[in-house]
Amino acid sequence: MEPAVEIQHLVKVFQPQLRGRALKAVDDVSITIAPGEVYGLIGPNGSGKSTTMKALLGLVAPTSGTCRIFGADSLAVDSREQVGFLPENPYFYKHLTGAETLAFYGKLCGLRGRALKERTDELLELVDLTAARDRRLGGYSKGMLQRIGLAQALVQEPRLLILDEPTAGVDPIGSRQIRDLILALRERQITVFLCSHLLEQVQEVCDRVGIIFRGKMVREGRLDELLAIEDQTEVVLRNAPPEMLERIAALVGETEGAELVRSGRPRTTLERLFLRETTTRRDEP
Ligand SMILES: Nc1ncnc2c1ncn2[C@@H]1O[C@H](COP(=O)(O)OP(=O)(O)OP(=O)(O)O)[C@@H](O)[C@H]1O
Repeated sequence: MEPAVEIQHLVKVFQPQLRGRALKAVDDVSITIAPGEVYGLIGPNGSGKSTTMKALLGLVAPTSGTCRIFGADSLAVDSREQVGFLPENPYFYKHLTGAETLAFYGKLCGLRGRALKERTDELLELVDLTAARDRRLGGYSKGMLQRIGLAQALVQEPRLLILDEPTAGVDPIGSRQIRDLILALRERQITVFLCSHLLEQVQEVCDRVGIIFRGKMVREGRLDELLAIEDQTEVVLRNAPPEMLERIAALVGETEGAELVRSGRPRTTLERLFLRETTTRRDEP
């Protein structure tokens, strides 16, 4: 099967303006994403994530290497026909309403009449903005703007969605809505290539991740494999009396080479705790 994304040995050097040194923003990065996969590119600020995505979109010309989308070279205009893109800082016309914004982008993609109306309604529903469809974007929150941005990226029913920091500046509840949306897109077999430095979110939606640092890919693989600690085994018990824990500790002590690394109550992440506390409070009268 043809990969959805195939980046091979991508190098991007930005030449200095006036004086200064050339900057190698991307240094020999290769990424292959299968159709239907959700791939996350993570890395600190300035590590080359956006530049990699822009090269894939044909918005930045590679210094060397190639980028392909469903087999078509990214520098060819038709490679973008099947791609939706949410940039890091999307710009919208603040005086348009949510519905008008989607209708505007739908028209740019050639939709008209009933098809345009149906697509607009469907997307507003998908991103949970039907109730806010007639409000101007100037009054939307950051989370709502990101969701309308996602809807915009989906207007032409792309097979590949590229999301540059989809939850930047969005609170945990808004982030969860975006995360759920990405999971819904995965159900529909849409390939998603996203970049972020919010590791929790990447962990929850991605099948595979790449870690990029100073322009180089330093680790890549399936999330479950990357996160597994090879020489450790986790056992989670419910209602274990203290004597049982003592017996387990004694058994471990009798086994040569084995070591009890930690026991105690498992911890939730701060993000999960925040969501649990705030969502239950929200439902309260
Ligand atoms: N058009 C450009 N001209 C010159 N340098 C650039 C240009 N675009 C990006 N850079 C530089 O390339 C490096 C990588 O930038 P890039 O935006 O790809 O990183 P990033 O990982 O997406 O960062 P962030 O998480 O902050 O968005 C940075 O040092 C940046 O300053």
